[in-house]
Amino acid sequence: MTQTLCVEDVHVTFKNATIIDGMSLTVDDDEFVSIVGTSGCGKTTFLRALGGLLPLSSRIGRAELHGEPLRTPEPRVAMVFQHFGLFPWKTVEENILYGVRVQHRQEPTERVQRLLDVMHLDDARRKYPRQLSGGMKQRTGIARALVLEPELLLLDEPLSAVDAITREVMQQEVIHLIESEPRTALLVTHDLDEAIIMSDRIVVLGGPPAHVVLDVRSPIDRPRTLESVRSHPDYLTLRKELWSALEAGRAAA
Ligand SMILES: Nc1ncnc2c1ncn2[C@@H]1O[C@H](COP(=O)(O)OP(=O)(O)OP(=O)(O)O)[C@@H](O)[C@H]1O
Repeated sequence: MTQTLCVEDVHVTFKNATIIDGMSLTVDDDEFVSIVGTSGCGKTTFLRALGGLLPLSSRIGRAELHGEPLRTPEPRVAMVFQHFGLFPWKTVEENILYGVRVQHRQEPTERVQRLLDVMHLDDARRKYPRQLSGGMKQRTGIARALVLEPELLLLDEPLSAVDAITREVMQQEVIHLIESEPRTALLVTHDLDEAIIMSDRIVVLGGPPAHVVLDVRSPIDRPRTLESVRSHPDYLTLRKELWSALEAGRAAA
């Protein structure tokens, strides 16, 4: 395996507060890694630093994607936000195509249609965000991120604003998408079960300042479904291990 992402000794400081104090992480090609940690430990800040969404003055360290430095928002990296981040004046289809049009790329008609189909958005393609449920908005956000075939997909609690049933359905949809077109992804979530279901590897952060308490490879292989994960003999052991690490991280903060 080659390393897609290599982060070394990243520090983030806002005014006088150190939020990340020397964090390192590597992610392999096509690996799906979840980051969990208690509220406020610095998970989103870490993701935003990788997405180039923090001022350069607030961060130092080395972050490389396929050997090239990651500094500013760039097309190689796509991010999905908790609160969707859609343009309210654009339709579903126009939101999905936003990055393609900004970059003056040829519109990938077949790919857009496939994403509309897989994310059950075809009937909503001409609707505006105000006409959509939370789940549909986030399906649009995920399709918009994937349409550009990014080298790295950053997901910041993408399913936390949708109801519990939609959340489980969408976990399966994202798993299906990622398994059908392998992609390197980092997911920030509060939800241990979501992390277990979706990930090849799970990183538990403590803090702030954010630091890695546990970095564990899942014993549960792909393809993962809600059923297969919950009935797996190692599921409860893994969950307990993650929970203990969360508590250790909180105690150390
Ligand atoms: N732009 C900013 N300026 C100042 N402080 C900030 C800024 N962004 C984040 N912080 C602080 O950094 C700390 C970590 O925030 P962050 O959102 O990364 O945590 P988190 O682990 O993602 O939390 P949650 O799970 O609740 O979303 C918090 O104390 C937050 O107030």
